[in-house]
Amino acid sequence: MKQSVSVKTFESLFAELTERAATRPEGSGTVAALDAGVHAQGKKVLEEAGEVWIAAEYQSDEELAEEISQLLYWTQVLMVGRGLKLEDVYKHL
Ligand SMILES: N=c1c2ncn([C@@H]3O[C@H](COP(=O)(O)OP(=O)(O)OP(=O)(O)O)[C@@H](O)[C@H]3O)c2ncn1[C@@H]1O[C@H](COP(=O)(O)O)[C@@H](O)[C@H]1O
Repeated sequence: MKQSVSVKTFESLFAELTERAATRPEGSGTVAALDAGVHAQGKKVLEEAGEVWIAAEYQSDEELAEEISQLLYWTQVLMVGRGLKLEDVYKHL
């Protein structure tokens, strides 16, 4: 039987985080991250960027991909916290 597998993308994750911010479900790490504020979010972006760098120099492709996914997540948290939309960024690409 054919199974439909839902693949998360940059766009779908952003939509999910935007929805978390609006509905504030109990137990959401994203809600906690948003409530922690821009200073804490910025530190996570920097931390994850550093981990991407280290992984690129010394770790496996799989580990690097995981670190990149975390950098993308924290970048999106920062964006949602500041109220930026994907289009605000895409217009600079
Ligand atoms: N993609 C992510 C994601 N990537 C990273 N992270 C968080 O980012 C942090 C990075 O983990 P690290 O391994 O670097 O650090 P750690 O030592 O494990 O944890 P810390 O001490 O740094 O907090 C962890 O706290 C993760 O929970 C994420 N948290 C959530 N998501 C997705 O976001 C969506 C909403 O999640 P909730 O808001 O939790 O429902 C879901 O689809 C999740 O899968």
